[in-house]
Amino acid sequence: MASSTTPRPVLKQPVKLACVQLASGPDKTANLLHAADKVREAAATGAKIVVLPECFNSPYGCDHFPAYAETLLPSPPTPSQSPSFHALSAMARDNNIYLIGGSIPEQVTTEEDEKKTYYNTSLTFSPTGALLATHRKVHLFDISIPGGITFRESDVLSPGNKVTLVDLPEYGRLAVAICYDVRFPELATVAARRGCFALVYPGAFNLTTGPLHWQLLGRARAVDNQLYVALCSPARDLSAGYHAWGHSLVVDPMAQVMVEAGEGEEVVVAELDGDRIEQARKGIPLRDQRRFDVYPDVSQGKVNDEEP
Ligand SMILES: NC(=O)CC(=O)C(=O)O
Repeated sequence: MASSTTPRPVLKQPVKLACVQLASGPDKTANLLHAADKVREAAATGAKIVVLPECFNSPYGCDHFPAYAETLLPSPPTPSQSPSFHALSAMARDNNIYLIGGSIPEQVTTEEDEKKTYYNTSLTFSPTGALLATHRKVHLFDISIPGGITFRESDVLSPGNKVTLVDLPEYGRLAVAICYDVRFPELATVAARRGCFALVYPGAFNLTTGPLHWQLLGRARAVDNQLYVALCSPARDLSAGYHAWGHSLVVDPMAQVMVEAGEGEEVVVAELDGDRIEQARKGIPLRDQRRFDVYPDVSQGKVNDEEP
């Protein structure tokens, strides 16, 4: 059955994308300054889309979310409500890049009863420093692997409720989601069907799931959807409470790993080219072969994409 929902070409011109595998510590101000240095380094490679990792300005862990949380609404927040918002906006503007600003813990306080709700939130900025999109992690990281890792984000965080599609006028559309979201193929596929050329996931896998699933999931989402996938991790820090896997990577539409970092701090850069998407889709024409008569509900491609 022919699919008619995807505008082509999905990537209007080649673009370099950089993942900044950042080393962060407990000092937020130092983390923001360091992120600015590394974003400048990434932009100096010619990258026009730069990605930071999940929880790039704080340690990652349920105990840390409330202490590091910032207020983002109403938007724009003041610098004291959200120093990270303003630092990210300046990094995007100063380097003339699209910046997918990893994620930060966000706090929303209700006026009536002062109740606090926390989210794991990614902000994307344009080259002018304007906020383009906000993604709150939709699927919270709640797992328990005996002898491995137990983590329960839902003890502290609330989930977001939308698919985040970002239009970059010169290039096309990409989707932003966070870490555990990569395990859910539905979100990726609906984003692809809405015309994305790339799926970008700031993430922080760990030493149990990282070696098993990080690259596998990046390649799986790429081959499912025949587009680019970028996964951006913090650098590994064995003195921190959470040991990130690292291995930030970019995968092409045929599921080949184009670049992959090691464990330490590193910037990896790949050039994304629309022809590679078209060739993958021409050679293996999944999009024209889908059988929405057999599984019709996915074909609707309906999502909640309203900004908070
Ligand atoms: N940190 C995450 O959200 C996810 C993760 O580490 C995993 O899925 O494994």
